[in-house]
Amino acid sequence: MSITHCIFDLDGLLLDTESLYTECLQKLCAPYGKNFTTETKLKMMGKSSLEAGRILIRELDLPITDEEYLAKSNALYMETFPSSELLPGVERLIQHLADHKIPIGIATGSSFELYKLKTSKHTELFKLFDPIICTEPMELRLTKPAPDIFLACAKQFSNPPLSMSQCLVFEDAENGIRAALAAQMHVVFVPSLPINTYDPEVIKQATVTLDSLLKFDPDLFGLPAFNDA
Ligand SMILES: O=c1[nH]cc([C@@H]2O[C@H](COP(=O)(O)O)[C@@H](O)[C@H]2O)c(=O)[nH]1
Ligand SMILES: [Mg+2]
Repeated sequence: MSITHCIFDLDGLLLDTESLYTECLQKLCAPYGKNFTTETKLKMMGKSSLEAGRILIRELDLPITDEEYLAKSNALYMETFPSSELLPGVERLIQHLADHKIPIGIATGSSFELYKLKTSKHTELFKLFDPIICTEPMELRLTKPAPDIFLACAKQFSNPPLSMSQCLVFEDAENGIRAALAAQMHVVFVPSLPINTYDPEVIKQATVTLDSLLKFDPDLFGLPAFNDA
């Protein structure tokens, strides 16, 4: 397999923000006597804030409007996301790919506003990514599991790949795996939730499954090997 371009998911893949989303949404649901379940979370992962909110309101039958959800969740996110941390192996892999001039992009369900907040402690590292494709303010772009966000990222590299199969996507969500496959790309699955919570039919379609990015072997994909391995 000859990979020339890498596309990274943000939440739960580069940043340890899925645990923060869970904390915030548990807080949002508690006053209504509702439990934020993993089953609902899996459906929300990769979606825009508004789509994710509509899923939560419908699945848990929350007595709030979309606007109230956005206001309440945003207030919790503003407090929580500035402390977002990188996941293990991220710094090493990103720096390695950048050192070898492998184009790296981000394609996320996050809004650009929350992206800036989540990455505020890591601005030097995140300068290495180009393009960075967020879901909002481009409201019209279809979110994962549609392939659009990955296709948009591939097109916007300064040297776009000749074929989508030269792109390797890194994902932690079922919606993300589906989107990468629909874009005809290869996908490294690094779960951010316990593996048995995912639909086995979806995750068996990933090119490889790793329990951490520390286990990623670039050599297997035709990418430059780590010198320190
Ligand atoms: O528990 C949750 N996880 C994830 C999301 C949504 O999924 C996106 C994660 O997208 P990705 O992993 O594609 O960066 C978040 O920005 C958010 O909009 C959410 O609402 N709730
Ligand atoms: Mg993710």
